[in-house]
Formats: sequence, structure tokens, C-alpha cells
Amino acid sequence: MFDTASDELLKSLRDTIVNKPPYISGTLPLSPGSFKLYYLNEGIPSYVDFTNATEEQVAALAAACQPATFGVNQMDVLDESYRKAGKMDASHFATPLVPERTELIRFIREELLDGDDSPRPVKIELYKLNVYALSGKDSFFKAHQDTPRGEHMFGSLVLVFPTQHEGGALILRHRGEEWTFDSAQVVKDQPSPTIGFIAFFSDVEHQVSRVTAGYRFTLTYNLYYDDASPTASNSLDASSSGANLASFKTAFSNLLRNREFLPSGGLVGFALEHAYPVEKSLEHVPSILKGSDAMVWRACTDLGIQPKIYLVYGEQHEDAWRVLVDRVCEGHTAFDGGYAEMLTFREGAIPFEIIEEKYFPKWYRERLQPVSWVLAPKATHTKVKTHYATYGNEPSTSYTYGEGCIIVTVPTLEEREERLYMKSDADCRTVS
Ligand SMILES: O=C(O)CCC(=O)C(=O)O
Ligand SMILES: [Fe+2]
Repeated sequence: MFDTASDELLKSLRDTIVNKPPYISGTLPLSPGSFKLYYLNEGIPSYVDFTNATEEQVAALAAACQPATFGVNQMDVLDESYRKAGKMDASHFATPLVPERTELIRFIREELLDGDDSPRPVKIELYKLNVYALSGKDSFFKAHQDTPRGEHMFGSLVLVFPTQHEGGALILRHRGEEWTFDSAQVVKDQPSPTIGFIAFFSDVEHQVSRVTAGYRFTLTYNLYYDDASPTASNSLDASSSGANLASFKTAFSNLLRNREFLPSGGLVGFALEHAYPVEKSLEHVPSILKGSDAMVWRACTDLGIQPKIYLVYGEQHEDAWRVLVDRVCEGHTAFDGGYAEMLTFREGAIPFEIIEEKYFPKWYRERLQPVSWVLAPKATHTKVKTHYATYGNEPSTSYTYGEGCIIVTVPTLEEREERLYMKSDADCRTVS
């Protein structure tokens, strides 16, 4: 299989992949009782009612918080040039606000997750109380991704209490796009007690801009899928991903019928739009795919061309090749040659890039399986474990983000036509 498809053909498929923003946000009025927060103030039971808190009450709560640290690789670091805020661990306070008992759970399942993932049970785990404007000085949290705390964690939820403050907007970035959630503005002057909320996928980079006046209090939660695998639901709702699935499937089945599309078969690749927590294996990744990644997986499965998750590894220098591996490969083993070469020989990796003839040794040519990329991988280096150093909101222990792709093997034109023939034959028989 040495075929690759023309970009014109691949574009017809690429154009049907729509990516929604990787977050949802808004305001939610709640019963006044939800705005109380109980905590110990130097051993004395205290509470704040955020619907009518006095300056003294919020100042006392802020003072009871500790300086917030953040994670750099494996370590917890206090660096006020990076994160200047206060925090209180969930074990030190109590809140009657349970997101599962509000509309939030529905928003998360129907709007953030959608399509196949909407019916899945979601666990919302209270993580911390954060305060910005500790001691009356401005505070902020620079750009970071939230550290994944398990292979089934898919996102974070932040609730903003309606205290008067200025600044503190959450700025989100993902794949070159940027969005701002100005929580101070949305909770301001609401007629009834209202919370600001934002939920985003874990691989979205975010930062809290400077709080320049007042106190900004937030509750943060970790979001997990609470099941081992996606529910085997066949009914997709009319959500954007449902609609997207239909047009993607039509475009892909048109391509499969097209005589110019990979007549001798070949590999078709989709770089994943999101990053996923990966430790050693990739087995769980299909069950935690998000957004358009989940859509592509589902469509390929429905079309009977089995998708598989791979990681892309490459060399640092430009003219070297890249390879596909179906598991996480760590570190360099002693080998007289490049990393991709070592993976090809020792780990059975598949080299996929057509490189200049002069770099084309026989062993490479024999193993080469070029990929027609509908969505090309952006990074030469797969971001997994030992190769990845980042700022998180907690020191990372065993999990870190991986970047990968979905690869499908498209059968030869002959096989495809045979399948179509058999299918229409079967259809005829059912009808007669
Ligand atoms: O408080 C916020 O708005 C977000 C905090 C945050 O990003 C975190 O705790 O990781
Ligand atoms: Fe965060």
C-alpha cells in the first residue's frame, strides 16, 4: 500500500469536521441557601453567605485561605509571579451547592459533551475554593492546563460566586483560538442570587487575569466520566455533533465509492483535536474521546472501517522521518541511530513519511506506509510523559497529556466495491 489521496479529495472530508468551542459558560440562578459556605476560622465554625456578605466576612474567609501553589512537572511550587491567589482544600470547608442537583449536570452532558457522550454518567468532584485579591493586592493565575487526575477525567468546572469585583476574567486558548469569560460582569447586578459557571475540557489552556478590585471566590471541580466505556447508544440527538456525524459519514462514504480515492487502499489519518491523559497504554483512549475526535471514531466504526489510536513520534531535525506507534514508548534505549529508527526496529513502529530518495534506505522503503492525512499532526514530538514538561494546577504524578491520531485502513477499491455489491445484494433480498 503506497497510495496517498490527493488533498482535493481529502478536503471534501476535512470540511465536514466542525469543532465547537471546547467550553460552555453562563449564569445560573440558584436557591439562596446554595450561596452559604461553612469553614473553620482559627478553629471557630464560621460561614459566609455570598448573597449578602459583608467586607469583613469575605476578608475573614480570604484570610483563612492559604497561598495557592501549582504544579511544575512532579513538584508543587509556590511562585507568586505565576499564580498569586489563595486556596482552601475541599476538606476544610462545606458547601450546600451540589452541581449534580442543579441544571449544571445537564448543561455539561448535553452541551459540553454531546452526541454519543451525552448519556454517559458524569462524576463532579469538588476540588478547591480559590480566592483572588488576597490581602487586597491584585492576584491572578497565568496560563496553564489542569493536571489530569485519572484517565477518565475529561474537564474542569469553575463556579464564580457573585461578590463584587473587577477583573479576573478567564481566558481560554485551544488550537490557536482564544475565548474570554468575564465572570465579574456576568454575576454583576443580577436580580436574584446567581452563580457564574464555566466548564472546559482538560486540555484547554486557561488563565485568570488580574483581579484589581474586590474579592473573586471560585469553587473548582474535576469532571470525570463515571463509566468504563461509552454507552452503546445508537440514537444520536439533534446536537451539532449529531448533525456533523451525518455529513461526515456521507462525505466519507462518497470518498469510499470514488474510484480515484486510494484505489490500492491505504492509511487515512486524523490528528486528534484534543489531548488525553495517557499513562502507559492507549487502550482507554477510544472511551474518552471528545468532540470531533469522538465523531470521527464513531463514523469510521459505523462505516465498517475499524479505527485505531496511534501516537506519532519523530526526530528533532527536520529532514528525519516520523513513525506511528500503537503504544506509549518511553525514553531512549541505547541504539545506534535516531529515535524513530529505534522505534521501527525495536517496537514495530510504522514509518509513514515519504522522504527524499537520498534518505530512503531499503529497510525504510520496505516498511513505509504513507498516510493520507485528513487532519495532519501538528507536533513532531508526541507529548507524552517523559517528553512533556508543563505547568499544571497540581504537580503531576503518573498521568500526563498525550497527543495522538486516529488511523483507519481503507480497503482497496476492489474490496470496497465488493462490499457495496454484497450490501446492495443483501438489501435486495430483504426487500423481495
Ligand atoms: O479560579 C478560577 O477561575 C480558575 C482556577 C484554575 O484554573 C485552577 O484552579 O486550576
Ligand atoms: Fe486551572
